[in-house]
Amino acid sequence: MNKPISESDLILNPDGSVYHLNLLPEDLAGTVITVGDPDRVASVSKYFDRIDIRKGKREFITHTGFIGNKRVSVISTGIGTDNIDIVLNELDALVNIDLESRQPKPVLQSMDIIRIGTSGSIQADIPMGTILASGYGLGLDALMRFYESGPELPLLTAVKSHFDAVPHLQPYLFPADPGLLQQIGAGLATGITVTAPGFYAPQGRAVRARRTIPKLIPLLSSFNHHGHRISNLEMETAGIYALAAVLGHRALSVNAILASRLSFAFEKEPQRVVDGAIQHVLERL
Ligand SMILES: O=P(O)(O)O[C@H]1O[C@H](CO)[C@@H](O)[C@H]1O
Ligand SMILES: O=c1cc[nH]c(=O)[nH]1
Repeated sequence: MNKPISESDLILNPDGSVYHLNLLPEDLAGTVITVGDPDRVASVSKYFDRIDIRKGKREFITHTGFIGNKRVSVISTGIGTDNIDIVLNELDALVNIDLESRQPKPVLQSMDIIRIGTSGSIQADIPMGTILASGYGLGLDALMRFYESGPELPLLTAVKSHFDAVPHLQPYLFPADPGLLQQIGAGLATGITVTAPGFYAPQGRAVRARRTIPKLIPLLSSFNHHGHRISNLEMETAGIYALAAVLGHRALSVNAILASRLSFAFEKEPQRVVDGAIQHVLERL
């Protein structure tokens, strides 16, 4: 037997639940929908035929129930890849670590993790109201400097060379799960989704603070490598794709496009667009 995973590496609450998510293994379904906004959990679970579990702590609210015969969990992650680090590691611990012996299970399980989030478009032919499935997540944040992962994809090499003039951008890139992209993303717009480490200057927004990369949006939108374009900006997708790949899970990110960064506009009926994305995903599960 290997040394057990220590109490400070994997913290459990007094009832045996994982530290931040406050969940026990039996609380979680094999299909997990993630949303950023805790209020969006109920907007998803209202379509369940039955809700058996309602738990939460901090921004991490979970509802688990059934759609027909399929058991589904919906969990809020809050904003950003620092939260994705917590959510993906604790979800994985719930299915792949025996929490009593603190040993990885001999046979590992793969979960389906589907993000339903909001996003801003950087392409003229992807208007507000579009539902977009991320073919790739391109992370501008630092999360993957702390995990070992596989060899660099040629598409990432092309992105790095496009970013040559801005050496402090050190991106990472991971693909959607091809099976989920086919099952849920078929017929949707698609593209490379940039995951930014912030909402304002890290997504090219100008309010009052001065930006180091004023031309961030044109830099991103002008990338084209054999037809692969950067389509939209948000704050979780690349972290989800990367940690799902590292931990052996399948992931897809579905984006409700609410902002047009080219026409400087924001969707007038955001809830209608988000609800369209929710219904699209649930119908194809
Ligand atoms: O609507 P959610 O799922 O939170 O997603 C997007 O919206 C938040 C920023 O407003 C970020 O989390 C971004 O990824
Ligand atoms: O532009 C946008 C819209 C929603 N969420 C983001 O992160 N960016």
